[in-house]
Amino acid sequence: MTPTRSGRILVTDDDAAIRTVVREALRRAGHVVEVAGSLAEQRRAFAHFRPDVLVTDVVLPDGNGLDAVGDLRTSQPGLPVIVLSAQNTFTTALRANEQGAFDYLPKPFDLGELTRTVADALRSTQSGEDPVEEEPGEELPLIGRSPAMQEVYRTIARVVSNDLTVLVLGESGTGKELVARAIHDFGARKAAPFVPVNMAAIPRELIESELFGHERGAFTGAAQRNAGRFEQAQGGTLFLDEIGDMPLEAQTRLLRVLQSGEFTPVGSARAIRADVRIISATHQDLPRLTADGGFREDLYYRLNVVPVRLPPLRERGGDVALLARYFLDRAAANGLPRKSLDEAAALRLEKHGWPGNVRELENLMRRLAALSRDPVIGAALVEQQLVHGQGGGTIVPEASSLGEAIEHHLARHLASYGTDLPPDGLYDRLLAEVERPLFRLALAAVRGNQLKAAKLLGLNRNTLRKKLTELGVGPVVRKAD
Ligand SMILES: Nc1ncnc2c1ncn2[C@@H]1O[C@H](COP(=O)(O)OP(=O)(O)OP(=O)(O)O)[C@@H](O)[C@H]1O
Repeated sequence: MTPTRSGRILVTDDDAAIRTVVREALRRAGHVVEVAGSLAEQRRAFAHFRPDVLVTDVVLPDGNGLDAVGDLRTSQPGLPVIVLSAQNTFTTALRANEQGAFDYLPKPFDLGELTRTVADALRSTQSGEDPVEEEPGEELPLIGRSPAMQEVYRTIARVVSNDLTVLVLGESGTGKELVARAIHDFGARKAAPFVPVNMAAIPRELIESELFGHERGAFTGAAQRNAGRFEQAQGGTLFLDEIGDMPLEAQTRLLRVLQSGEFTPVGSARAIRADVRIISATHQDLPRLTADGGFREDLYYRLNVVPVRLPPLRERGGDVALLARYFLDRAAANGLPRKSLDEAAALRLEKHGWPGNVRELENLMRRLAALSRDPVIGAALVEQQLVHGQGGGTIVPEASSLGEAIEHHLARHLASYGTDLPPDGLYDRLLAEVERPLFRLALAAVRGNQLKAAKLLGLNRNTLRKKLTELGVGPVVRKAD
């Protein structure tokens, strides 16, 4: 997207997340952007930066953004001012108008609308410059400017300044952990730890002590006191990844902690107040899992206060090439040869289905940077790596048996990690992945009658019951006990 006119834009907002998101959007539209967090910073930036357009919030830590407009206008008559405000009252809009503001955008605003308003404001001044080169988003860890990602940025911007519980949903490799980190890094808890914990990788018997810690001698092998993840995350953020894989009994314990705001280490009589922000994530269809009885409905509602839906890469039109080039830059920064991508290669990448999402693309780009003899990567090498490379490919033959289907699935899953190893516990996770649908289908076929399901499966009834509890497949749980 080439802007018709670019300019120098000063953005004043006390919310760091909004500053970042707006700066990023305007830079991508080709403008030169400076940001300020207060009126004092705005005055300083104004003096040396001489903006063509000012975008300002109303409520700032050291005064009212609208009051300052008059002074700035005296030194630069005709300066277009775009007012952003969360005080979406008619009075704010009126005052903005009185101060001669070019436009007034109530918060939350649409980034596309803001970009359009800035372009209109610049046109009104006739003082634009030639379009500038777009800069890569070096400060924002999340790359992408598709409409689907803009929606994600807006949701993030809305949750960074508060402590609301966030549930990040998206296919494997879409960047769920990265989003959780961004929410932490741009929020008030950024100086405290961000503690990730992968629920799919912890053996069920260790989940409680892993999350809540244990006292010395709490169980065989507990030689000393161990702080759990909740304690490690005090003051910060606890990221519960693969929450859909949490066994039901652990879900009940987690729910109690969330309800009471306290946790008790295993073997301790003393409850500890939990001061953590919870962000959880899953690639699973949680409403369906809940309906099937594999996930507690009450816990689902507690975790799903603000959902962030990460689109699969195939739905982020135009972002593939952007990300691909970003990963090539990153590979070069990490010591791999510096390579670029030609347009045909970028187009070929955009056409791929990306079952492993951004992770698959990242690994492919690393591989291409290492393999390409040419400094410019062309479509032929991309094609060859997509079809024959270890990344698996678009062309997955129709599986003729369950084993073959599993093999394809597993091969693709493993390939998505590239040279990294997947989290431990692969055997159990894979078995659980196969067993869960098998048991659900068997139960559904016999209308939930466990005796009949056991017969159908050729399993002992007690074995089946034990497995169902272990895997968290069971009747729908509706209330906290
Ligand atoms: N928008 C993005 N911009 C830049 N890098 C990204 C983006 N999204 C994902 N990545 C990168 O892709 C890789 C996978 O992302 P991440 O681990 O956050 O995915 P995930 O959804 O949590 O995966 P899983 O479900 O397998 O745990 C990481 O290396 C991450 O840095």
